[in-house]
Amino acid sequence: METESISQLIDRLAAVVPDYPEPGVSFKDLTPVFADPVGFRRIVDSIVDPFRGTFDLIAGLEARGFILASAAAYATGTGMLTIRKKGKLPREILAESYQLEYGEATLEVQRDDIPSGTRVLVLDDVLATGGTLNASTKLIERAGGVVVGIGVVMELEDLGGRGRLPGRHIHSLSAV
Ligand SMILES: O=P(O)(O)OC[C@H]1O[C@H](OP(=O)(O)OP(=O)(O)O)[C@H](O)[C@@H]1O
Ligand SMILES: Nc1ncnc2[nH]cnc12
Repeated sequence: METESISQLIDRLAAVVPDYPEPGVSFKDLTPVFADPVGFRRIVDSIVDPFRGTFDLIAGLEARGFILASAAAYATGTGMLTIRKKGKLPREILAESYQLEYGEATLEVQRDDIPSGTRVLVLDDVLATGGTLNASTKLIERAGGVVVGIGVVMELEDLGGRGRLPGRHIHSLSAV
């Protein structure tokens, strides 16, 4: 039997939920991919593959990016940085607000969590409008880090997120 490609695996396992969380949004739910033992290992390994040896720290974006970043950091022997939604971090923070496909949000990072010059790989589950990743890369750079790349499980091409991240090395495991 031919081996299933990573994009075929994601396509087979991901759930698509129409009109969630609001009418007109086609929500891509990757929880079945995370829940599958083969699927989870394959996405974590594949998402870091092009970046191996180039990063010191892996950033995960709250909330679903945490799942990927923590597993990838453990697997590659690096540390993990949490980029959090507003109001969750106790020490000195930097903040960026942005628009989402459904609403708006603010992300924060603790300045001291990124020593100057740290090479950071940023992971999240979905690249949609690019607002979340654009805010996150700005935060990392404002804190003194160097963004070496971005990995996502799924890219929603029609929403044009890549266009909001010019010059970034973006590795997406599947595109719809
Ligand atoms: O490219 P964008 O348009 O910015 O959208 C992508 C973001 O949206 C989702 O997170 P959400 O803000 O819904 O938060 P959650 O992970 O806490 O559910 C997803 O997990 C990405 O982080
Ligand atoms: N359509 C979508 N599905 C899953 N996550 C998202 N984040 C932003 N838009 C999304």
